[in-house]
Amino acid sequence: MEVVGGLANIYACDTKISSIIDDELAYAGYSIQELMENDASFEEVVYLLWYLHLPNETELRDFKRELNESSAISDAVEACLRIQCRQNLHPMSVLRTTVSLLGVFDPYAEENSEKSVHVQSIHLQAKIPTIVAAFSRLRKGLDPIQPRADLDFSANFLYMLTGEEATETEVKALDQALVLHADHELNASTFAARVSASTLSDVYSCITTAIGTLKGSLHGGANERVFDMLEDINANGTAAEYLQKKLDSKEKIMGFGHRVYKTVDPRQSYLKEMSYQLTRDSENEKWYDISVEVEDYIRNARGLIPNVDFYSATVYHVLGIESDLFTLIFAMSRVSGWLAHVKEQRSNNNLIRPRSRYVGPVNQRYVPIDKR
Ligand SMILES: CC(=O)SCCNC(=O)CCNC(=O)[C@H](O)C(C)(C)COP(=O)(O)OP(=O)(O)OC[C@H]1O[C@@H](n2cnc3c(N)ncnc32)[C@H](O)[C@@H]1OP(=O)(O)O
Ligand SMILES: O=C([O-])CC(=O)C(=O)O
Repeated sequence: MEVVGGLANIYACDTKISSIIDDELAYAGYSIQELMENDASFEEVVYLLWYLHLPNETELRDFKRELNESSAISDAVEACLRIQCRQNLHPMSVLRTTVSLLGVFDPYAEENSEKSVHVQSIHLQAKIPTIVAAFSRLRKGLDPIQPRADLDFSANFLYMLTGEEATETEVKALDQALVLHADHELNASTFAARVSASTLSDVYSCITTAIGTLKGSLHGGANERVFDMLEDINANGTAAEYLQKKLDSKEKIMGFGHRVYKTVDPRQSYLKEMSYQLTRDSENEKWYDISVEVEDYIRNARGLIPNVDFYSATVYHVLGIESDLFTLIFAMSRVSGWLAHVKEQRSNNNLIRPRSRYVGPVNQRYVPIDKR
């Protein structure tokens, strides 16, 4: 019986959704380089992940309309967000709870059919940005803003967040960040979603499970902590001193290292370039400059590479997003991948139930409680 710690390099399922081969990430066979260089939109990428081909014009228009028509949230969901705002809860916990609540109100969640999986998927993909934007406003004492039918996914999100139409540059930056985060084969949250899907649970349950898994600091939760680190360095001295202290005390440096990539995370160079441009354009250079100092120091000291969570932190900051919402932006994109994997798991299902090797004591004798 061999146990592989962290299931590292264990292949647990076949997939047609995304691949990492020789440090190149591809969605349904299209490398992210190909998608980025051709300005693929986030909605096109979601369609690609769900249907495994790029949409034609009619398919894309219908898909966008379908998402748009489902993007509003009910009064009950808004009321629940208002209650959660008063409690100073972590926004990822709020998202997890609110997505779970959406499932309670969606009759399709209790229907076990292909159509119901599709409808639940559309609802989740469409409503998560509305929830994130509404939460961000409600906790500042502002009213939520309704989604607009004439705006695409990223433009709509930024509009609902601020109440103003974002610039073309801002919309493109967010859209590209969402494209880069959309899927990543069997990462921890996707695996969690597939385990849940393999029991034939409803789609909301799968996505609630995935959100809870993404929240952790070793996974999506790292991006929020990256910005905390940049702020600490900015406030308290040099990157070298700060980082060496962390390394000496065996703390993990957030935004560095990866289970699969050991020499380069292919998403990172796009995010680094976006971070450079956006910080220059908005006179926020210091965040990019500190990031580069951190990258150089950690690469030299430990040979660790920045992962997708590192430069995305600065990109989101410059887009005016608060750092405790960064992981929610990740979720807003990755839900597209989770939903594709839920559909794929159900299409050729086999209950995921591995074994554990028992290493505790055996043949124990029961001792009555008054004798213990
Ligand atoms: C979207 C994403 O989920 S991307 C990942 C986001 N997470 C983070 O940024 C958190 C920081 N990073 C980490 O904790 C890790 O790199 C992980 C969890 C992402 C990957 O972990 P593993 O695959 O187990 O790492 P790996 O086996 O390559 O680690 C090798 C060594 O480098 C160390 N190491 C890895 N990452 C880091 C880090 N960020 N800071 C300091 N040391 C690190 C490990 O502790 C290990 O040291 P050891 O040999 O002395 O025990
Ligand atoms: O694949 C992983 O382990 C983590 C990651 O980069 C992602 O989920 O995007």
